Amino acid sequence: MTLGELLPETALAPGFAQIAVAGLTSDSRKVKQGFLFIAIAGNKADGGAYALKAVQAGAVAVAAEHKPDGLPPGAVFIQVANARRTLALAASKFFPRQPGVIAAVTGTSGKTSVAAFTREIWSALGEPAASIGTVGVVSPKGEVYGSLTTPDPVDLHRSLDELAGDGVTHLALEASSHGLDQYRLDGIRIAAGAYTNLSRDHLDYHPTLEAYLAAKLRLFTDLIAANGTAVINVDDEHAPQVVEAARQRGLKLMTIGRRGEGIRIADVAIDGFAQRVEFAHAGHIYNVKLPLVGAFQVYNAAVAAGLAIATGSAPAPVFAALEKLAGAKGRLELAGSYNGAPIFIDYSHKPDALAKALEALRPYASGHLVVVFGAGGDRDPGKRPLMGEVAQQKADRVIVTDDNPRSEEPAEIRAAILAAAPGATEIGDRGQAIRAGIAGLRPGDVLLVAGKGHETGQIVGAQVLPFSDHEAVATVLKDLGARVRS
Ligand SMILES: CC(=O)N[C@H]1[C@@H](OP(=O)(O)OP(=O)(O)OC[C@H]2O[C@@H](n3ccc(=O)[nH]c3=O)[C@H](O)[C@@H]2O)O[C@H](CO)[C@@H](O)[C@@H]1O[C@H](C)C(=O)N[C@@H](C)C(=O)N[C@H](CCC(=O)O)C(=O)O
Ligand SMILES: Nc1ncnc2c1ncn2[C@@H]1O[C@H](COP(=O)(O)OP(=O)(O)OP(=O)(O)O)[C@@H](O)[C@H]1O
Ligand SMILES: N[C@H](CCC[C@H](N)C(=O)O)C(=O)O
Ligand SMILES: [Mg+2]
Repeated sequence: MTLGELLPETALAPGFAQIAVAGLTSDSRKVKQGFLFIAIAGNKADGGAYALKAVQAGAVAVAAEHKPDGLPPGAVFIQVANARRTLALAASKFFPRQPGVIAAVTGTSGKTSVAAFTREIWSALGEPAASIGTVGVVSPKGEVYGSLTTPDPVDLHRSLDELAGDGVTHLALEASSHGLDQYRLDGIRIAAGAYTNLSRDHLDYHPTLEAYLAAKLRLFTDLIAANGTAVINVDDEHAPQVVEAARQRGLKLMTIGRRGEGIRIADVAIDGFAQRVEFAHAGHIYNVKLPLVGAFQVYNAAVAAGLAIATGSAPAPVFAALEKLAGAKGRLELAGSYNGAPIFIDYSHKPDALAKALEALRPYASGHLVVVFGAGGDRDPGKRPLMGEVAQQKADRVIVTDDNPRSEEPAEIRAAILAAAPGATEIGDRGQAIRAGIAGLRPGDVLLVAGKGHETGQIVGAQVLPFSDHEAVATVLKDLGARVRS
């Protein structure tokens, strides 16, 4: 591939267009012979400072918004208006294949669940389907874990190309606010995009909630194909702005929710660890037994059904497929029980999600609703007291423990939560906290282990120690079982 083919929208100096390019990256450490290096002024570092290193490592050209100092004379330099967007668009040229049907979902909560549900619906309808997001790339070939919800554009376009090559025709994608803000998804041919909800999160990155919403709106204003569809949960308080953005763009609109006109959630009744839901769509009523716990999962299921229908699947089999949903790992997942009390693992690591998870479990607690949770280090500290408050208000017994402390002092994170949850017990060691939560369960109680969901490691300092809430629960259950029997 040549520079001209990679950067069709950039005016190139004479002779540059024919330069052969063997690959591209924005990370000097990944440069190989013949690569295009795109220097990005990032959040922590300035890629321009690594331009010389990139050239020394074999880069044949450097693109950036400003010419980096110290670029050797004669080095091929291309000035671009937006380096991040250039990286993504060039990646889409370098890795040209994409699944024919791509749906993306944004929102503070529910992205992973909606992406998983949409993939499951398509699979049930016989389409070779995949999803990409927080839990990695999930495809008929298996699961490959990646550390970001929306991967770096080069990784993302490589994955799309590989999936298409493997015969995957349908892809559901999580669009994180960071990913949207950093143009990671530009160049992807998105047929339908969904909005779930907006609540406080990531205020360490976005300066305000408005800026956070603006990042999410990019999916609708810039990314969904011009003839595409926006699937919007209109019961969310910020939905009017999303609807407005989609309207201005001329997108087809499918509203969902209690007030939805595309898919209306007409009625919901709890049925054990499942829910009986009446959906209304296009003049038909679909009665579905959704095998999931939590009112919010009804919304996620409706959004996923909306994405499938918007991208051409027939409604009746789509609604029928909802009865078989397995859901994403660690999303209000029943992990076991002790003394007749169910134990759920959930990925709620922000105030609204924690509130929703506790509200979802309240109907099952004729006794006490117990929660074990913490908050991640190096993330918005403002959410800590808010999570403490939520737990204090919505649970009967609160155990505050560590999540991923990262570079922070774990005791200080716990203290910030405890300040708003004065009745809580503090147990730093997460395994011990889970043990205490389970050991205290009586019939009628319910335990929620919140914050880490599917994660298999605990980030302490710069180290990732093996840790999984699923394993921790299983170990305690095994130990307690042994003790009960002896
Ligand atoms: C804050 C943030 O989003 N950072 C992401 C961003 O980094 P950045 O572009 O700002 O990079 P930087 O570290 O300032 O470096 C600037 C440039 O210098 C380059 N560099 C740097 C060092 C060097 O030796 N050589 C070199 O070339 C870097 O490759 C980069 O291009 O772009 C990188 C490449 O895509 C990401 O790996 C990185 O994710 C960091 C690790 C991260 O933790 N991100 C989290 C917050 C994140 O993105 N989360 C979202 C949301 C999750 C959710 O919704 O809950 C996600 O999508 O996962
Ligand atoms: N529609 C929803 N409304 C409110 N809370 C939800 C919703 N869906 C999920 N949650 C809560 O948020 C948690 C995370 O859900 P999920 O992983 O599907 O969302 P996400 O948007 O991918 O989150 P993340 O950005 O952390 O990856 C769940 O474990 C649950 O507690
Ligand atoms: N993608 C989210 C995941 C948070 C998970 C939680 N366990 C934590 O560490 O805070 C983030 O990086 O903010
Ligand atoms: Mg996610």
